[in-house]
Amino acid sequence: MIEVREVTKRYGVKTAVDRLSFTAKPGQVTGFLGPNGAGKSTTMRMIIGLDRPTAGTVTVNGRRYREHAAPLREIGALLEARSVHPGRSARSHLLGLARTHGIPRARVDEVLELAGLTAVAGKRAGAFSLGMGQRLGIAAALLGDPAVVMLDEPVNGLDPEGVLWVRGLLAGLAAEGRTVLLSSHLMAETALIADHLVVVGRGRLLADTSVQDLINSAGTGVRVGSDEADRLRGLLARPGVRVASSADGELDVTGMDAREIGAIASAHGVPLYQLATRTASLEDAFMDLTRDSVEYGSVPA
Ligand SMILES: Nc1ncnc2c1ncn2[C@@H]1O[C@H](COP(=O)(O)OP(=O)(O)OP(=O)(O)O)[C@@H](O)[C@H]1O
Repeated sequence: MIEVREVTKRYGVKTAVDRLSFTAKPGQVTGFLGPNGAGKSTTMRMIIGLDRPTAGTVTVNGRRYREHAAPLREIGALLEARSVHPGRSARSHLLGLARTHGIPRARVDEVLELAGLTAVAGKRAGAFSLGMGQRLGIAAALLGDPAVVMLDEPVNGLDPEGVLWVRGLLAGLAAEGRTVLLSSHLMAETALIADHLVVVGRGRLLADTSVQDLINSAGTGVRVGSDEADRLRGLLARPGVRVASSADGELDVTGMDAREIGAIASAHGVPLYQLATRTASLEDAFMDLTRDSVEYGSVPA
């Protein structure tokens, strides 16, 4: 279990994490989401003692990271996949880690096998592709057979087979009763992997909820296509109805269902060429939730 309680982290005048509290529980995959600069990496660094909170506490299995005698056996983390000496082989990298924790040699071979790296175990890590580097990082995280696994962008650089492997692996770890915390920018992927979500923006908690509840909160919308879109927009205007336009002749309507829109269009003789109900995706819900927290937004092309 990971418990983050009222944690604040300041770097000079910059508040990277602002009174953040959440719990990643055993037996489930918790997705940790937020726009760039939201404070995810800072929080993850504090969880494994690489950074100290300015205020608040972070514990892993009831203790601060540095209070654990053999931390690799408590929490396995993948934060920076490239934190491997490029001249060392995958096996010697893992053996080095294992030695510091009294982990038997056989376990190194086990995790190499689990990560699909047995055939390249003797190869220099510096010659690894991004995906192989990710696999090595994940193998290292699992080395101590920890009850808590924390992975930052684990599918980054993996091919479709690798993505499937990570998905199955994380589901398996959670099914064994382990705590899994996963950060990602890939919404569709996170919706498939995670059971629970913690969403942050500008260092603050925006949502601590199940994947389904967050998607439901974004509601459904209706995409309407008409050559008289501007006139229709005026006809649909009423309290609680939001009309946005993504392309010429197209309206995205929330707060009114397709049947009602069709009836209004028909009553006023507005021809429609499209009337489709769209179920929100996790991406829609995320954009809704974080709209006001995006620090490094881009200008629409
Ligand atoms: N060592 C540091 N010194 C100063 N500011 C920092 C430091 N580390 C992080 N920050 C700032 O704190 C904020 C949070 O950064 P962090 O890397 O935790 O965000 P993130 O959610 O992981 O972002 P991304 O999705 O881009 O990885 C950012 O504004 C960042 O610039």
